[in-house]
Parts: sequence; structure tokens; C-alpha cells
Amino acid sequence: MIEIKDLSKQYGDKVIFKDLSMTLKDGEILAILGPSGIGKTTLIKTLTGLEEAQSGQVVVDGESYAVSDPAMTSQIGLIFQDFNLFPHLTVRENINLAPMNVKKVSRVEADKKTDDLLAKLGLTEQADLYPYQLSGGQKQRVGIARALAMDPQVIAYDEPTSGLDEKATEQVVDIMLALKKEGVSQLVVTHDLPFADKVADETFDFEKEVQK
Ligand SMILES: Nc1ncnc2c1ncn2[C@@H]1O[C@H](COP(=O)(O)OP(=O)(O)OP(=O)(O)O)[C@@H](O)[C@H]1O
Repeated sequence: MIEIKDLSKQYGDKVIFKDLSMTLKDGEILAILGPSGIGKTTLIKTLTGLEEAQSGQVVVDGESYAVSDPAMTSQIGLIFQDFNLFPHLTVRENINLAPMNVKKVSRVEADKKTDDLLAKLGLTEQADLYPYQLSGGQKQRVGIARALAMDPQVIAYDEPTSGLDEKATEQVVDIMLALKKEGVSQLVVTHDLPFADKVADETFDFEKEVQK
């Protein structure tokens, strides 16, 4: 279980959210809903260490961390809205990169895990292609494989269906539900309500819950 407690973030004088708290249960999909510009992406960025919060704690399985503690942020795998794949690396190299560079896993071991993830996500044939050779849905799935390669406690998605057609959106739904079956906890920022309806166990309405 992940508990986010009293998280506050401002950019300069502008308060984005104050004393925000939420709980993500094991194996649950929590959808964070709210209008554009309200601070959903900022929340995901503070939880993954891309933005510093003013204050807040995150309790992971009973252990409490300051929100910016890399020991916590490294447990959350982020899937970016615009995929953020490295354009000069193949699909395989994109997925292998963090396990090899950060976790110091051998290439043989990294390749083995990457092959498993590619098979699971229906990307085996794309292993040696570059991002520009992929569809939007395939790029999204590479982003998911890249996050999963680091064995995170939680997967966080920022608007995973934006720019995807219906079929690619359905594939994201299927992947998220399959990961849920495996017990992966997932956090998803979205303003795609039909999509949220399909995947979410719980919703967090930013507008209602967040004080400024
Ligand atoms: N680096 C920054 N410096 C200053 N203000 C910022 C910065 N990043 C975001 N903001 C502001 O913070 C607010 C929240 O932005 P955020 O991107 O988190 O919204 P959002 O809810 O994710 O919106 P969207 O659904 O459009 O992505 C916005 O008013 C935005 O202008």
C-alpha cells in the first residue's frame, strides 16, 4: 500500500496543491481526474522526483519517506504522456538502458527480461526498430515496458490515451488490467472519462479533494 500524506507544491508564489493526501492499495488502479492545468502532471512529477515538492511524505509498505527521497521516487515507474523514448536507441536499447546503467544488470540478463516484456506487450517484432518507426500505441507500450523493466512498486501514467485511437486505447486498457491481475499498483492521470471508467478501481477528483 502507498499512502501519500500532506503533499504541498507551489511554483514560486503559485500554490498548485496543499496538504494533498491519497492512498493507493496494492494491485489497485487509481485514476486521478481533473480539468487541464489543475496540477495532475505536477503531482506525478513530484512523486517521481522530476519536481521537488515543498513538503509531504510517502509511506510505502509501512516505511515512511520524504517525498523527494530517491529511495521512494525510484520505486515509481513513470510513463510519460509524450512517451519520451530515446530517438537514437532501438526499442530493445530503450528498455535495456536503465537496468544496465542504473541497476548494473548484465546485457544478457537485461536482454532476457526485455524479451519477456516485449512478448508480453506484443512488441517482439519491433525489438530492433527505432521510435520513429513505431505507431503511437506501440511507443506507448515501449514506455510501459521500459518502466516495468525496473520492477517498480507502482506504475504511474500521465494521460496514457492522449493521441491514441480507439484500438490503441483498448490495448492500454488490456495491459493495465493484465498488470493489475499480476498485483501491480497503478496510478493514472487522465481526463479521458470513458477510459477511466474501464480501468479505475478508485478515482481521485482533483477539483473536489485539493485545497489551494
Ligand atoms: N515548471 C513550472 N513552472 C511554473 N508553473 C508551472 C510549471 N509547470 C506547471 N506549472 C503550472 O502549474 C499548473 C498545473 O500544471 P499541470 O501540468 O500539473 O496541470 P495538469 O492538470 O496536468 O494539466 P493537463 O491536463 O493540461 O496536463 C498550471 O497552471 C501550470 O501552468
